[in-house]
Amino acid sequence: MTAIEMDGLRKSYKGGNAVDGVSLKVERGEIFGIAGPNGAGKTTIVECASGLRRRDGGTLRVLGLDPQSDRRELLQRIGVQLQEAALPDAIKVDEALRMYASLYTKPADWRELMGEWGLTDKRRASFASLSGGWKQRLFIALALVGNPELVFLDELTTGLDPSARRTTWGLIREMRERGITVVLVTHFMDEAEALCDRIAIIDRGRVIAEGSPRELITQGRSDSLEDAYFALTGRGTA
Ligand SMILES: Nc1ncnc2c1ncn2[C@@H]1O[C@H](COP(=O)(O)OP(=O)(O)OP(=O)(O)O)[C@@H](O)[C@H]1O
Repeated sequence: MTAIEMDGLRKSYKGGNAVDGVSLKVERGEIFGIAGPNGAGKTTIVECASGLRRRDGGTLRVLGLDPQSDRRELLQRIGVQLQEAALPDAIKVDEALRMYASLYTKPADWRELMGEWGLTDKRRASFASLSGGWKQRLFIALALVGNPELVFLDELTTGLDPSARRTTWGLIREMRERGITVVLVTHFMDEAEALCDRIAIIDRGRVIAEGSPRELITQGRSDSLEDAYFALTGRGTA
């Protein structure tokens, strides 16, 4: 079954085309990676697919819905963790989860979720007092509080230390085990290689390569996904 079907997606801002005819298919239950250089259009693609931004052209079905015309229904069925997601400094972990849960018609039990993601001991901690790793755990729990079928994670592990990154990888795999489809925007090729079933590499608003990590390594005639990324994008070589 297909979670996302995107055909010829286009979006431009005043500065020009951010997304220039992107076609992608994400299957249900997979971890699908979106990689590419800064400014390639990755976040814009996620924003259009999650109903947070209006597209200029192309067709888009997410869980069988149009993110524009069926936005309300879609937002009940997806979870979104965006880049630089922030909460008020003073909000407590349990307050944030309760507040997010109240936005959904069929939320998960937020207390249970807090336990599952190891946040119970931190329940009375303010957002500002949490380290980066704990903030990320909270963002994941918040993205899951609506019982989503599909989650969008945008640069979730940026700024984390190596051990917090590995912990977060485990949490992302756990989502897949629970049957949740994951769309993961990442700059880290080791992360994409370790986690993703399939990856699209975006450059200048277009898909320049797509496939499993193994297929991309073959396409890039490389030994690792990172080398394949440099070969396919033509970047990173001084
Ligand atoms: N709200 C906006 N207004 C104008 N231009 C924008 C806006 N958001 C993004 N852009 C531009 O659109 C292009 C794509 O940006 P986008 O954030 O989607 O890229 P990205 O691949 O997510 O980048 P990064 O890896 O740096 O996060 C960039 O040139 C960016 O400057």
